[in-house]
Amino acid sequence: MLALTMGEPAGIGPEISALAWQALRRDGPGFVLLGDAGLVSGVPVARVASPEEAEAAFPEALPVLHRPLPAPVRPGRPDPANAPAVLRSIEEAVALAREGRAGAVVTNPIQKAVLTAAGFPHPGHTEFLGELAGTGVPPVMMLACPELRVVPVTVHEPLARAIARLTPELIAEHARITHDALRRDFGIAEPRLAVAGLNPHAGEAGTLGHEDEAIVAPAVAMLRAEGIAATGPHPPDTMFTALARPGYDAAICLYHDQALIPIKTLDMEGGVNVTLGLSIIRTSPDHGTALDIAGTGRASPNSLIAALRLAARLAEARRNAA
Ligand SMILES: NC(=O)C1=CN([C@@H]2O[C@H](COP(=O)(O)OP(=O)(O)OC[C@H]3O[C@@H](n4cnc5c(N)ncnc54)[C@H](O)[C@@H]3O)[C@@H](O)[C@H]2O)C=CC1
Ligand SMILES: NCC(=O)COP(=O)(O)O
Repeated sequence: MLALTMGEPAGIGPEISALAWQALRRDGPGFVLLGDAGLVSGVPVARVASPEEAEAAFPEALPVLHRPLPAPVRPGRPDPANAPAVLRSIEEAVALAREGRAGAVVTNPIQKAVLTAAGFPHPGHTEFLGELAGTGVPPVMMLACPELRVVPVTVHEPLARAIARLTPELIAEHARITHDALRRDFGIAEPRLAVAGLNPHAGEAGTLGHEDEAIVAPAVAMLRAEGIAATGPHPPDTMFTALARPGYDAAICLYHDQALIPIKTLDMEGGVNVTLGLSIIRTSPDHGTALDIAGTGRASPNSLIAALRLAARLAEARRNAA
C-alpha cells in the first residue's frame, strides 16, 4: 500500500487521485490518500483508519485517511489557511513509510508560493523530505520517463545564483548519489552518467565561457577516478537527442530547466519525479498544481499513475535487496 499525500487541495490533486484510483483499482498498485475525503468526487470513497484497512477497501473504493481541512476549498484558489494540513499530510505519509506501514510515499503537487507565504522554509518537497527522511547525503531530484532520466544539480533558485554555486564537488556529489540509486533501486549494475556542460558547445574549448573546463571537466575526472562511468561535459543542445540518449542512463544537469525542459517536452505525461538519497521511496508526478484547469475535468492523471507504478516498483526492488 502506497501513501498518497493531498498536495494543494485547490489544485488538480483531488481529481487526478480519483482518476488514478479508477485506472489502478483492478491491477494496482494500491494506495491510500491522506486528505479531505469531501474533496473527492466521481468515485466511491472509503474512509479508513489505517493503511492496513485501505488494502482491503482499495478494489471497491478510493481509500482515504480523512484529514478535514480548516478552510473551504475553491478550485484554482489556494488558501494559506490550509497550508499546515498540506504539510502534515506529507509528514504523516513519511511516518507511515518509515514505520513500514506504507511501501512508499507518492506526493500530489503543492503550490510552493502559498506554502512559502505560510512560513514553510523549504523550496519544495525534496528538501523537506531530506529533513524528514534523510540519510546524511543531500536529497537529489531525479525526473525519469521510459526514454530519459535527468538530475538537476541545482534546483529551485535563481539561475545566476545556481551558476555561482556550481563546483566540481557539488556536481560529483549529485552524480555519486545518482549512481548509487541507479544501482540500488533501478537495478542498473554499472550506471553510465552523462554530465552536461554549462555554456553553448560546452564552452567551445574555453572560448565561450570558462566553467566547462574549470568546473564540469574536473567533476567528471573525479568521478572517473572513482570508477564511475561518467562522461562530459557534453554540449547541452545535442545530449538529449534520440541518437544521444541511449548512450547514458542518467544526464547530470547543472540547473533546473536544463534538466526539466527536455524531459517534459519528451514525455510530460510519463515523467515521474523521484527523490534519491532518502531512507524511503518517494515519487510524484512531474507536473505542478495546474490551478488554471483545476476543477474543469481536463487534468490528466497519467503522470500520477506513472508515479504510483514507479513507486511500487522501486519499493519492491528495495524490499528484494534487503
Ligand atoms: N512536485 C510538486 O509539488 C510540484 C509543484 N509545482 C508547483 O505547481 C505550481 C504551478 O506550477 P506551473 O509552473 O504552473 O506548472 P504546472 O505543471 O502546474 O502547469 C503547467 C501547465 O501544464 C498544465 N498541466 C499540468 N499538469 C497537467 C495535467 N496533469 N493534465 C493536464 N494539464 C496539465 C497546466 O494546466 C498548465 O497549463 C507552482 O507552485 C509550482 O511550484 C510544480 C512542479 C512540481
Ligand atoms: N520543478 C520540479 C518541482 O517543482 C518538484 O519539486 P519537489 O516539490 O518535488 O521538490
